[in-house]
Amino acid sequence: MRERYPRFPVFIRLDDRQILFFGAGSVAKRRIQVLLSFGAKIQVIAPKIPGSVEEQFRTWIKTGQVHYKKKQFEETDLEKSMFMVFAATDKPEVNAMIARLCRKRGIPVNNASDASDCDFFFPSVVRKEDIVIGITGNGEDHRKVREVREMIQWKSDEKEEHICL
Ligand SMILES: C[C@@]1(CC(=O)O)c2cc3[nH]c(cc4nc(cc5[nH]c(cc(n2)[C@H]1CCC(=O)O)[C@@](C)(CC(=O)O)[C@@H]5CCC(=O)O)C(CC(=O)O)=C4CCC(=O)O)c(CCC(=O)O)c3CC(=O)O
Ligand SMILES: NC(=O)C1=CN([C@@H]2O[C@H](COP(=O)(O)OP(=O)(O)OC[C@H]3O[C@@H](n4cnc5c(N)ncnc54)[C@H](O)[C@@H]3O)[C@@H](O)[C@H]2O)C=CC1
Repeated sequence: MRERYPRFPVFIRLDDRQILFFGAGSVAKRRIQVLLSFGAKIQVIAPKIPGSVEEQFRTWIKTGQVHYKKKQFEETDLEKSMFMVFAATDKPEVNAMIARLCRKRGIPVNNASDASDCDFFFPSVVRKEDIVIGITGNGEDHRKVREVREMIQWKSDEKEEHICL
């Protein structure tokens, strides 16, 4: 469904905030990588870490950057102390249930399999020294968002010597 208004960008502090992920797949990995670089504390709950991302997750777990619980989602996993929750399992019905139960508790939640079921969106991020750029679309063309990110990245790399984005 077409969104009525564009999304408003907000920039927030994540240092030492507790962020909980359900699912330890490629989407979770991509997002955790970004969130860690903003100082977030990450917890991950998933019964399995797929082979394609296992090495990265094992490193994060070993170095204490990610706290991992090997289990399926249960309602009791949701604590009010969570700053935000990412429902990123490969089961759309589980993601929808997580989103519903988070909302009931007032925890902001992102459902990776359904743009219309997100309290906030995960942007494409470009970082250059002290500048942070977040890019979003309207949920209809994720590739376009990625392409804009790549374009900005190339431009800023070209200007490496004089930062003037
Ligand atoms: C709405 C949003 C909600 C949210 O925050 O989760 C959402 C939703 C969905 N994405 C889906 C698919 C893909 N998403 C990507 C890529 C990215 N998606 C990202 C954000 C968002 N994705 C949120 C805002 C998007 C916006 O602003 O428009 C980025 C920016 C950030 C990130 O995820 O890291 C990242 C680019 C990062 C970068 O490269 O910079 C690719 C391409 C790829 O992986 O290369 C594909 C596969 C190809 C395709 O479908 O195009 C599906 C269908 C899933 C299915 O079919 O099951 C849904 C669900 C739905 O649309 O309902
Ligand atoms: N928003 C985005 O950018 C994109 C979203 N997607 C959506 O994201 C979701 C995840 O995709 P991938 O990371 O590629 O999946 P994946 O197959 O790589 O990983 C799925 C993860 O979910 C876990 N899981 C399954 N059932 C669970 C449960 N009951 N409780 C907790 N964890 C559970 C698995 O153990 C695994 O760790 C899919 O729903 C897909 O539609 C896919 C591509 C891009």
